[in-house]
Amino acid sequence: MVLAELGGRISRALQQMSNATVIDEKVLTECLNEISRALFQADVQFKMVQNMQANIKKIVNLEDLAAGHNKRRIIQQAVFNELCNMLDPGKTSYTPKKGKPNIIMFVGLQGSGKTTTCTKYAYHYQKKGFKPALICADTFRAGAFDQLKQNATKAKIPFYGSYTETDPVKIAQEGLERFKRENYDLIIVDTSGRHKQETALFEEMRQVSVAMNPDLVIFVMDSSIGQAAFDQAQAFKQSVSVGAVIVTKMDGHAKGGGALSAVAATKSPVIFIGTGEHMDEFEAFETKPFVSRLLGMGDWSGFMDKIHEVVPMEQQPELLQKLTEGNFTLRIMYEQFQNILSMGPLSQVMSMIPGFSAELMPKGREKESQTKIKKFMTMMDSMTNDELDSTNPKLMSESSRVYRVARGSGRSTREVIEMLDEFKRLAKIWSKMKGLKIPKKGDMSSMARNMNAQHMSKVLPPQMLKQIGGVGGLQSLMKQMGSKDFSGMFGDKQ
Ligand SMILES: Nc1nc2c(ncn2[C@@H]2O[C@H](COP(=O)(O)OP(=O)(O)OP(=O)(O)O)[C@@H](O)[C@H]2O)c(=O)[nH]1
Repeated sequence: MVLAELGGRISRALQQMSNATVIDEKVLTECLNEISRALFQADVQFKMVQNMQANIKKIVNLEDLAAGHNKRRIIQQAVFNELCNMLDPGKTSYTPKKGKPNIIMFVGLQGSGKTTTCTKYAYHYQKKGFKPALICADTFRAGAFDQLKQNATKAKIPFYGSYTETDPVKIAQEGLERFKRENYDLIIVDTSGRHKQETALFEEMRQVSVAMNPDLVIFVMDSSIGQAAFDQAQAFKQSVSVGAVIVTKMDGHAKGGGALSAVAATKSPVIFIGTGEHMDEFEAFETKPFVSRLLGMGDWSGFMDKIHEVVPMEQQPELLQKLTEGNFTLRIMYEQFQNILSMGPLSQVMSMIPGFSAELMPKGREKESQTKIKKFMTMMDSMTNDELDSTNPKLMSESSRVYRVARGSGRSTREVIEMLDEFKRLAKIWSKMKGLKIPKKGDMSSMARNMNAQHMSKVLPPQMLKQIGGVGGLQSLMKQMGSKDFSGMFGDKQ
């Protein structure tokens, strides 16, 4: 089961519970059983699921809840918190610091995506101003050095390795000395991938670790390994001191529950997830936004970050100004489509918008969605400036205009109407953002912080709002989550 399906099943179970007239023990048990089944099928370890169920039951003591309490909200919050707890080992990972050589060692099973991830990690920090360098200490797999070399060259990152030397410890030491001498501040060592049973290779990994004395050992895990995740992660943890986990191939048909098990086995946080083969298909992992997205609740701060990442700096204030004035025009939609196309994986972006779970835009259908967006843009290319900039929703309902745009773009009038319907739908969503304070540059999550319960209640899908207990429920949910606003719920990056 892919993660989006897991999220969808949990949300549906909560929804079903919300539809019941009275929430009694039986309704709660049914809801929790369905959530547990979904987690099992997503390969979360049996014991963890059991613990989660017991914890929720402990928190949600129906008898103790007086009639006035909003049980739905309390249960939903308990599920949200428990999912976060499963992913949160209670400690943070080492993060590279400027002004000193940071030594990072990657370990993981063969084929887990370790070599690819080393480069992604280096590339990520290179964009943040670090000077990364890669060492290939994988002397086990023929071709490993070539692969690293190829990836590193593409990302313009220096590398070190050998075709002839067979001792990985020696290579690691030589590479380390050289890159320290040359003042690189992020030195990353890729080790051989291994099978779980190979004690000799585990010993080799331990020796590399002793020689390198890394600041951080990252365990790389393929998200599709399922129930085996816990044991595998533990085997690595026993040989070297794993301090963080990166879960790869989250884009495939992964039973992402393995990630939860790996956190439990290594007692280390997931720091990034790999979402594709390309260099930039790599996301920093944060628990609360992840769980929010999993449950189709969106991740506003992540979405705003994405906007800041892809919308040209000079256009940002203008775009946000227009949006917060509630003046959504076809030109803004056109520009947004342009931005979305350059944002990278659509499903990733869409899942950050409240109400659009990743389920709505499955990975396999991205091409289709992109084609549609491009088709819409071609139609808009046949519009006049007046039409694009109009804030009068009635203007484009004139049939002569629809006909002209259809003829100009070589599309049918039905398709033009479909595009205009999409515009109306988006205009309606964005009109609800009217009056929001605009974030300053560098204060990415302030937009989310400025969202009060009133704003959010307009943006959330009605059934979810009902589930939470209306605006009042939303307000107290925010308060209970230790935040005066919504950003606490969706993860505050500051
Ligand atoms: N779809 C997808 N593929 C990935 C991702 N990360 C890695 N891969 C692919 O997974 C395959 C294995 O990746 P490698 O980086 O060679 O794996 P490795 O763990 O270094 O392998 P060994 O050197 O044998 O230990 C390659 O084809 C990668 O392109 C990801 O996040 N998503």
